[in-house]
Amino acid sequence: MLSLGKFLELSLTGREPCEKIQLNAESTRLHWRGEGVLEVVPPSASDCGRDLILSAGIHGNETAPIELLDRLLVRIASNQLKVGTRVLFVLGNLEAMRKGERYLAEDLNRLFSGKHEMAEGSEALRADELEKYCIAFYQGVESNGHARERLHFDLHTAIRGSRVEKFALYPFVEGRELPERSLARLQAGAVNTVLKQNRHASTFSAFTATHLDAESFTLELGKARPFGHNEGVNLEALEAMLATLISGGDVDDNAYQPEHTQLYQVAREVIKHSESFRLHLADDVENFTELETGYLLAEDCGERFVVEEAGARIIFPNPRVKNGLRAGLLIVPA
Ligand SMILES: O=C(O)CCC(=O)N[C@@H](CCC(=O)O)C(=O)O
Ligand SMILES: [Zn+2]
Repeated sequence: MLSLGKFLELSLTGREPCEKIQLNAESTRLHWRGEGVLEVVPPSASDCGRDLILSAGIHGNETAPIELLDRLLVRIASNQLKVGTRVLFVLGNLEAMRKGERYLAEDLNRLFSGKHEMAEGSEALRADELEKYCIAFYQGVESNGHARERLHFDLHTAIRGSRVEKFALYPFVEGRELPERSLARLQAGAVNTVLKQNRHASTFSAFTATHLDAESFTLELGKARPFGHNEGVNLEALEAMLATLISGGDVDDNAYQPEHTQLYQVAREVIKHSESFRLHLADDVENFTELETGYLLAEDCGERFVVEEAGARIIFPNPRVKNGLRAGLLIVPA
């Protein structure tokens, strides 16, 4: 296997490869662009016209997706996976990953789309750097008159357990519809629940969707656990779907089966405004738990957040976020 196949090990130990560009036996080029960023380029005759960003570890303690990307890259570096797509592998918050923390100073996934300019510390620098790597990646290829397809899957795991183990979040972009092909790809990856966001956000997937016109998703893939403890979540179908995209293949036309996907939309965001914020949910309440109308979900500075929407469910409840940030999402079936 090429030594760049040890991308995760190199990144976690903070080592630079001696050779930054390596070719595998199929003439696929692996190019170390910087710490935690590796570009894979097929020979031009095999290039299907797709540019795919695969990111993980934007939160350092979310290891199952990091292990998934590592497996894909090892397959590429050892010629077990044929490449027909340009791919940018991104490991997000390396310092937090080394410490097994979600983040150090600031949540990296709240610093994109320029928000890093108003923040300090390693995460602010990393958000700026990752934006530039993504811009360079999408611009770094001749289109030869044909529009190239831009995809981004940003892989995460959640803090809490969930009644729906795997789900996708579709960033809000004005006027954008969710294509059936994307839903079919998610179905092929055993991701059958999709939440459509309803406002602009400063997440990584929202940045590539809004500013780089990519078809982007955040994927939630079970619960956050340390490296080597992810056997409880089965990502085989997702790995197979990503391998198909990397090889230049795709799902069949008309593969989407609407009856097998549940769509949600955001009803309201719960924002923590102050230290007096109180969330009235036990720590073991799982994502997608349904809340009764009339339920007092949160209180802050004398304001009461009461559930009014029938069939509402809660995801990402977290009273420990910094003031001004999202402390939960109330969602309803779309
Ligand atoms: O479990 C939680 O509370 C958070 C899990 C997580 O990291 N989720 C992402 C979702 C990003 C998005 O809204 O697209 C995040 O909060 O950054
Ligand atoms: Zn995350």
